[in-house]
Amino acid sequence: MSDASFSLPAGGPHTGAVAPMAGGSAVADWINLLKPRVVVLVVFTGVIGLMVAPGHLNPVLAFTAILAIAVAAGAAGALNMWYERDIDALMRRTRNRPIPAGRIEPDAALSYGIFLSVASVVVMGLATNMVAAVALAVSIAFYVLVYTVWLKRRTAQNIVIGGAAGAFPPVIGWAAVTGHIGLLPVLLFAIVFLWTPPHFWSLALFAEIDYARAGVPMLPVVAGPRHTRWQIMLYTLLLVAVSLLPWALHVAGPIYGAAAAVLGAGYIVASWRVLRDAQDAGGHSLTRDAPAKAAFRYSLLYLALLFAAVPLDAAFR
Ligand code: HEM
Ligand SMILES: CC(C)=CCC/C(C)=C/CC/C(C)=C/COP(=O)(O)OP(=O)(O)O
Repeated sequence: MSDASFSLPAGGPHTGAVAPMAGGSAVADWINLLKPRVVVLVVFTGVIGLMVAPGHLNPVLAFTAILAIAVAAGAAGALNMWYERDIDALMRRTRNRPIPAGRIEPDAALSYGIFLSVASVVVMGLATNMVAAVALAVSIAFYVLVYTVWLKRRTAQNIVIGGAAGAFPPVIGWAAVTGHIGLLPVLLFAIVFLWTPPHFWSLALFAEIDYARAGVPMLPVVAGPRHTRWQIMLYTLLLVAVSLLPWALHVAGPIYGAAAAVLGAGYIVASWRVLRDAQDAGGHSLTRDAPAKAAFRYSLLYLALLFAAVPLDAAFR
């Protein structure tokens, strides 16, 4: 059964924005191969890194750098979908993705992903500097090789370690302007890194993240919902503590500190409700486990608002 109030797109995670046309390789399919919805938030964190970096980058070059991050994140998503076409075909949520549904040939998707990956790194290098280009290449490699190829099918810690891929954009944005890496972008990296497990595991508690069927050892599949709830709480507490560090270490001011405290308190409440909730959707129902659903939604709002607070705070310092 599907829950109308939160429907995971049949095209799979991060892909539901554009409906593919019936038959043929519609443009929508090529866009959906880039997991466009996740790219929006990923790019937003990159934009923040770029905005708060000391120094100046020509607006055209700044725009080019942001575009390169977006294309790189999308290309990594396409390579992920190429590699995972076997397990995507086994899961209801992902079986209508362009490759398992037969609308895009695997080889074409592979070429597309490689071309866009290389192009994004080269463009980043030409528009900004080597540090940003290398960091971009590392983030693509991390998502595709470390997370997708190496860890995802082997360990329940897959998203904890592999989640680092999605934490690079603020560092890349900062490096695009400065040519180096500083304390603030490292802290922003740590925030996204610690945010990823509660973000994903809360979703896994209520949505049809049918990794069991595909034999993928995600934590709720391997360790069960109860253990997953505790892990969500643990990572939320770590996340909130680390989110206060930019303020505590004086690389961000009181506006950021207040935002981190308020948003963090909200996240602890959301995760506390998840912990107390006795409902176990077992990964097969979209209709139960309201606290986990609320926590997932809150995770997206939390990250967006916390990152928005960084330049807001800088503007008033
Ligand atoms: C290993 C890391 C991650 C995993 C396994 C993961 C997994 C998922 C899954 C399965 C969904 C389901 C909803 C959908 O199908 O669209 C989702 C949604 C989402 N994720 Fe992640 N995610 C990860 C990291 C990230 C990162 C780093 C970001 C951004 C900074 C992000 C942003 C989002 C957004 C914006 C949505 C909602 C998409 C929509 O509205 O369709 N995720 N994630
Ligand atoms: C700049 C750059 C290269 C950033 C990378 C950003 C990025 C796409 C991060 C990872 C997000 C992620 C692992 C999502 C889905 O997991 P999944 O692929 O396991 O989900 P699935 O089961 O739906 O395929």
